[in-house]
This record gives sequence, structure tokens and C-alpha cells, in this order.
Amino acid sequence: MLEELALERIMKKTMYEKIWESHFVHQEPGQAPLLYVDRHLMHEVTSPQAFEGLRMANRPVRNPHSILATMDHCVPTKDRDLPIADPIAKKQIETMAENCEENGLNLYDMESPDNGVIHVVVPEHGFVHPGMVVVCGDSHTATHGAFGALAFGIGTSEVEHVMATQTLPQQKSKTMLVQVDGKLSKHCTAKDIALAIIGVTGTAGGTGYVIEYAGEAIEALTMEGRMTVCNMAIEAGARAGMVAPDQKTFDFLEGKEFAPKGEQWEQALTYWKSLVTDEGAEYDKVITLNASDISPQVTWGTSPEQVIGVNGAVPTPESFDDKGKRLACESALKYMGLAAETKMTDINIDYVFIGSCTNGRIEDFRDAAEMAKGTTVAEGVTAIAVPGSFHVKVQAEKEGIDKIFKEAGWEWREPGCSMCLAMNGDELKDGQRCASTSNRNFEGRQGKGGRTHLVSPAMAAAAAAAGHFVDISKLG
Ligand SMILES: CC(C)[C@H](C(=O)O)[C@@H](O)C(=O)O
Ligand code: SF4
Repeated sequence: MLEELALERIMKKTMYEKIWESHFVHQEPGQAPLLYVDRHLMHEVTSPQAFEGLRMANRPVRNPHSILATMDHCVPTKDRDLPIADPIAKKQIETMAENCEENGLNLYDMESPDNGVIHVVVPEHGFVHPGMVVVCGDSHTATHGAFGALAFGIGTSEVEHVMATQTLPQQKSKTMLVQVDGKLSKHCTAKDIALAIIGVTGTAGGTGYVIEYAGEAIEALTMEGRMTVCNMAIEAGARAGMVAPDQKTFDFLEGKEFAPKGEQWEQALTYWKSLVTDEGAEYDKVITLNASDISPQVTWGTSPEQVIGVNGAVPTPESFDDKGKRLACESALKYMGLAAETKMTDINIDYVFIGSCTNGRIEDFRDAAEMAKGTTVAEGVTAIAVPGSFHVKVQAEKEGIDKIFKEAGWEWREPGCSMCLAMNGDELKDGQRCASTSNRNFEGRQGKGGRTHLVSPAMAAAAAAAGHFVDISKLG
């Protein structure tokens, strides 16, 4: 009987384990297992050396159809018709175009109507499906886990390995279930879930794990919302984040360019439905949160885990028992120019950025526009809205969202990573403070000396109008 129970437990698998096993190719004794890779995403920053390596070794790209490439990190978000002023950015863009041309790869270049941030454009075309293994030389590849895929970032030498062999040496991760029960309160969003989770796990809590997000609040999210949550799995230190595919996933994919069609669609559906974690399967770690406890979140420090509800105050270093966290708090307060115990709603801002692969999708702009409607950007504040892709931009314009922003005094830009990491010239000046919908608030991330507070799009729009953070949960 006990044996039977044990056997039953062994046979019950998590979604991660099912995907892993179906992609396992081979393992040499003493070496990491080799995984088959279905999809390889690319941008201009991490691919040039990989292409160079292939060229030197005289090897072709094994499966050009597995690759989708874009230009996003270095692209200007205004005056796109003028030549790129920054010589490094210009070179990266040109090199990307040459490499894709030479290898026959599908590239959404700067002129393409499909251009945008890699993790925004890939889902728009239905390029990632449930059950796939997806890689990209970019840490936020975890975004695509929202489709029930195993998606993670890799280094440039690994990019070369995947291009040459369509496989990747990869150690198996442990599994973590992050269960978010209950319902979100009004004006709370997927971004607040993502930040609140990191507030609990810390940026190292996910190290060695692949997270599966589940529970009523995750199921209730749209695909866009699930992408936001999975996008930030990496900020919790996890290898990847994923959500079980369901009817929302299938509806999102159906009819998209790279989605299976006809009979293949039916077969795919049967397979996708089988990927869901078996009832009773065990995870190595389980974390439970209640969505109704999550208030609109704001980071106060220089790490995404240094986060608090907007109704709270900047913590004192002494409030941390852990010495490392205490010191981190001290140093963050110094860099951020904040005094402990300052109410979050008393913090004034200079800049607002809405965009990035975390919150640059249509729903994010709808949320922000609802908040921005009829307001005016506060004096002394610069606010920029940067759609994640041209498709997002066009859709937003169709809905009149650009007008709402422009009338409120916002700049309405062209798509790209922009001020998420300030590689394209969009950056904060020393000491400027920004309410940003991106995913990283590291020192200098948005420009040397720049101070980043991570928030949701609605929080960003409310801050732009007030000139400081606002407890939007108190709004009607
Ligand atoms: C440039 C790229 C390698 C980097 C990443 O891996 O995430 C960037 O996208 C980021 O968000 O910091
Ligand atoms: S938007 Fe930001 S986080 Fe996303 S890929 Fe670009 S730089 Fe990285």
C-alpha cells in the first residue's frame, strides 16, 4: 500500500517536470542534461558575439525558423526617421540587420510595423505555445511562461550553442508553487502581485527554482497580466516563472500568425491541456499569498524586494533583523535620497515612465489612461508613455489613448525598451526621481544617479498628475 502511494506520488508531475522530460535529449555522465529548444528569441544586444562565433566556426544556424528577432534596447523612441545619433547603438542595429539577413532570420527591424520589445512582440504573433522550451539572451524571457512554456534567459555563449545545435545544456531546477488566492482589490494589478511576491520571497528566494504561479488571483488575470507576473520571476531570483495554460491562453493564441491551424490546432489543444500539473504533484517549496492583502505597491530602494504598499512608509534600517538587509536598507536610502519613515505618498517625483516588457502592453496603457484622463502632468514633472510595440501603439491610438496622454501633457513615444534601462538615450539626470512601470530599480538603471520607484501603470499615471505617489486604492 505504502509502495503504491509512493509510486503514485512519483508518477504525478508538475507542469515544469512534464515539459522538462519531453525536451530531454541526452546526458553524458558528469555533464549537464541537454534540452531541446523550440523557440529562440533575439535582440541586438546579446546576439552579435554569438553570430561571430558561428561564423568563425563555419557553422550554419541549425533551424532559422525557430528564431524571431527584433531591435529594441538601442532604438530611439523619437525622431525615428533621422539617423541614429549614438554610434554604438547605430552599430548594434546595423549588425543585427546584417546577421539576420545573412542567416535568413525573421527580423522585426526598426521600420517594421511589427517592431517592439522582444517580450511584447513575440506573444503578439503567437510565436510561443504551451509546452515549449523558449530561450533568449535576455533575463526577462520568463515573460513567456505565461503561456505555460518553460522560458528563460541565457548568456551569449549559450545563444551561440542554441543557434548551432538547437539544444542547451541545462541543470534541472527545483519547483516552487506561488499560490495567490482570493481577489485583488480595486486598482490593484498584476504588477502589484509581482512586486508583493518579491517582497515576500526576496530577490534570492527563487534561486534554483522554477516558479509556477497559481490560485484564483492568477487564474483571474488576463494573458497580459500573467505576462507581467512571469516577467518578474527573474527578479525573485527564479530560473523561470510559468502559469498553467487554460481557455484564456487558447483564446489568446487562436488565429495568431504562428499558432497551429485546423487539425493541428485541435491536436495542439489536446496536448496543451495535458501539461497542467497533476493533482497531488509535489513542489519543493510552496508560498501562499492572499490577493486581498495586496495594496498598490511601490519600491523605496534599489532592489525590487525593497517594496512596500503605497499606504506605508520608508522603513528604518533597524526594522530589519537580518544584518545584510539592514545594511542594504541603509545604502539604498542614501542612494535614493530618502529619510526613513517618510510616508510613500509624501515622496515627490520628477519623471514618469510607462512602458517596458513588464507593463508596455495595451492593457497597461488602458489602465494608465483611465487614471490620466482629464488630469494634467504636475509642474516640474516629465512623463513619457512608451508603447511596448507598434501594435500596442496603433491599438492605443485607435482607442484614443494617445490623445488622453497628450492632452494631459505626456509625451507619446515610439516603441522600445527606452527608459527601462536607458540604453537608447532616454535617461534620468543625476538625482532625478522616477515612477516607473519597469522591473528593475538598481542604482543607475535609468541613468547615472537616477532614482527609480517601481509601480503599476495606474500608480504611475496617478503620480504624474499629483507630482508624488498617491494611494489609488482610496480613489473611487
Ligand atoms: C540587455 C539584456 C541582456 C538585459 C537582460 O538580460 O535583461 C536587459 O534586457 C535588462 O532588462 O537588463
Ligand atoms: S524592456 Fe527593459 S527589462 Fe524588458 S527587455 Fe527591454 S531592457 Fe530588458
